[in-house]
Amino acid sequence: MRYLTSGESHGPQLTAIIEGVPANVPLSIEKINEQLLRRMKGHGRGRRMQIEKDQVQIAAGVRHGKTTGAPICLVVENKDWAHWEKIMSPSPVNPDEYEEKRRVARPRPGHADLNGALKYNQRDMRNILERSSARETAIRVAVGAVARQLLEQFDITIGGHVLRIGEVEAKPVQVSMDELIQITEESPVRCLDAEAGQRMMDLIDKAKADGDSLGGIVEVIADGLPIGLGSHVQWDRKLDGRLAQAMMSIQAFKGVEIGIGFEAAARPGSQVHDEIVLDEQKGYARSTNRAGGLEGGMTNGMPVVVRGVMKPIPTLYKPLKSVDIDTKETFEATIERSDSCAVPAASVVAEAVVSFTLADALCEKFGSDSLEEMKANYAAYLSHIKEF
Ligand SMILES: Cc1cc2nc3c(=O)[nH]c(=O)nc-3n(C[C@H](O)[C@H](O)[C@H](O)COP(=O)(O)O)c2cc1C
Ligand SMILES: C=C(O[C@@H]1CC(C(=O)O)=C[C@@H](OP(=O)(O)O)[C@H]1O)C(=O)O
Repeated sequence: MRYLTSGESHGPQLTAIIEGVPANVPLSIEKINEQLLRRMKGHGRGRRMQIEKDQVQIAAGVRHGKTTGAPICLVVENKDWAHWEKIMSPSPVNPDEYEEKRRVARPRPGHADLNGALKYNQRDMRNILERSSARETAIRVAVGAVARQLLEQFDITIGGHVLRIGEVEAKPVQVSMDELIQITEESPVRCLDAEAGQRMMDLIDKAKADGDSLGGIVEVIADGLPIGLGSHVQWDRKLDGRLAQAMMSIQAFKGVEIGIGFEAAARPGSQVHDEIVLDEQKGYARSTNRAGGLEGGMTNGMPVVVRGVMKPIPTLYKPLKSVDIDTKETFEATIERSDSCAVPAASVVAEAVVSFTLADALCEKFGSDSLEEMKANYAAYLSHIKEF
């Protein structure tokens, strides 16, 4: 499977085309919209989230509630477009009315503004920020929701939660996948530890009052995966690498860990590797899951556990120094609106990109022309593993 997205933050819409989704997968628009709604929630978001009401339209590839095997086209409209029609118009505008007044000439430290302006030769940095904006994650969550519905057919579930915001870290909590999903839905910061969750909210409020922003750490867990998705044989087929790339492609994500991740550097091998056991029900299994479900670039049948680090939001009310590209003078940035912390929303985006990457690996392994073909291949593979 592959997908592309297009669309600007304040343009009319975001669009995605997904290719390679098997035919005959039941696809519910409501389930896609549920995921879109999850992404819009979360303590710390700015005023834009009160304007948007993300809902998907399916423009191709689905008929009577099922995929046809054709490319799927998804659309999410930007409600804010109504306020930006002139500024974002694809047709030429009168330079006296627009150019000097509305040009963005002041790059924000931490955003794509300056690098993109230089690279694409754009003296109006709006042409960069519109596309670098994480508004694009709305359509990626829609794409992930399609992938998730394919994974559901194989009883694979995905959940995510927030482990850290700024200096506040959640205590480790042992819960089932169902509990994880339920508890995180009820928490405004998608945190399993209620006490830490409250402190996270207080910290976000303080950062907002100070004109500052916060980052954090999110964790995504995928349960129910068979052994052998991905491959050890070529660098670009290793599933751990593909998951890391997917996570790092989320705006503001700066690091990824799988399983115990960086902690592995501090431990001896005997406290890192997961012993192999033969379970009557499950077959080959592991007594621990420090590898986070991946060895040799392949799933090992244990839950896949991926964490990502999000840096604090770059657009700050508390100004950082930058240089005006017209006057060449130093200025301190002032802004109109921004999120103070988007880590809870980003955990939903992380679930989406992990869902897509895993669904892609599932299609590769089991053939992806139709769901029936995939299911037959999957069942045959499970018997092979049982007998092995
Ligand atoms: C869900 C989400 C919401 C975001 N909201 C904002 C925001 O309101 N203001 C902002 O400056 N950056 C925001 N960002 C981060 C920027 O989009 C990101 O830092 C920027 O595109 C530069 O890319 P980089 O941080 O990956 O280098 C958000 C990121 C995510 C994932
Ligand atoms: C619109 C979304 O996030 C936006 C991501 C973003 C950025 O710079 O990444 C900047 C803000 O946009 P605006 O300047 O219009 O308020 C966020 O609101 C969204 O998540 O749907």
